[in-house]
Amino acid sequence: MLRAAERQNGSMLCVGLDPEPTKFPAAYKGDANKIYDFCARIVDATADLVSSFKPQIAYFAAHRAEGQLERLMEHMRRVAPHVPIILDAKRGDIGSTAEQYAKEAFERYGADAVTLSPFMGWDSVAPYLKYEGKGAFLLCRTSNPGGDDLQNQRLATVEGQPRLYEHIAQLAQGPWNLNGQLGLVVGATYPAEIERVRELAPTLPLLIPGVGAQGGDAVATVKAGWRGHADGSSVGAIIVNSSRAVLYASSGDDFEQAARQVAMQTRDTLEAAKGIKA
Ligand SMILES: O=c1ccn([C@@H]2O[C@H](COP(=O)(O)O)[C@@H](O)[C@H]2O)c(=O)[nH]1
Repeated sequence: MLRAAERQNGSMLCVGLDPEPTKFPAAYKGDANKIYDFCARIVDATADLVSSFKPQIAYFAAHRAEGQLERLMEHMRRVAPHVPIILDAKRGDIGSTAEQYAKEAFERYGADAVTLSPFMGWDSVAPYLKYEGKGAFLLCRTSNPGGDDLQNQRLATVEGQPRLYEHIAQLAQGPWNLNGQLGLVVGATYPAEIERVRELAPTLPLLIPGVGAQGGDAVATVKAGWRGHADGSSVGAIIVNSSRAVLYASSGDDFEQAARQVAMQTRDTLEAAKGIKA
């Protein structure tokens, strides 16, 4: 599905849906009941420019807007049936609870993939993989500075002493990836680590947040993570997320056009970077 959307829209861009009512344009400003309307208009304005959408569940749950998220998922299915939806939930819990989280992501919301913290190990990830055709992106080397605190530590107990994020990449590329359902989250703010993860996980899709508001370098991201085929696709896909820079490109009545403009520029920058040699 990801490959098809990438081809159809000529894009590696994921638009992140992080609705924050205080940042909405004047007509919706401060109104949590307008979360669906705002996000649906962003989806309509960008659906032909993206390879995926990524709603972040906290922005809905914080406003008791889970019902609006359900409606938004249905809307995305209707207007962009070819575009995969990654539910950014960053779940991670013991198996029995993980079964409930998996049901929430894939049955309640109908997401195509979900983000997970691998911190609790294999049995916390396995329940998601029982859903055939669905994917899970494991946090590996996240975009925030605090990601260093644990993810960059070396594992003295593992031969060759890889760092924790390298070990996660190896597990996801190898023994944990029973049916090819896993991908990894790696921050655009750390291109050297994207390159390292790509070495360790050559075929996995990488979800890469951090361009736009967090200042990650779009060109460096593509150089580090994209490994091209002649047909323009990557051996392991990259999905480059931008949320706030697109959503809040304008606080005026022109917010949809402004969001479209930024999404188009970002998509074009990413596509052009495929041709730039290191
Ligand atoms: O390492 C990570 C993992 C997830 N995120 C999420 O991506 C978006 C980024 O939003 P921007 O506005 O483009 O900065 C947001 O939903 C995060 O929760 C991340 O940033 N880094």
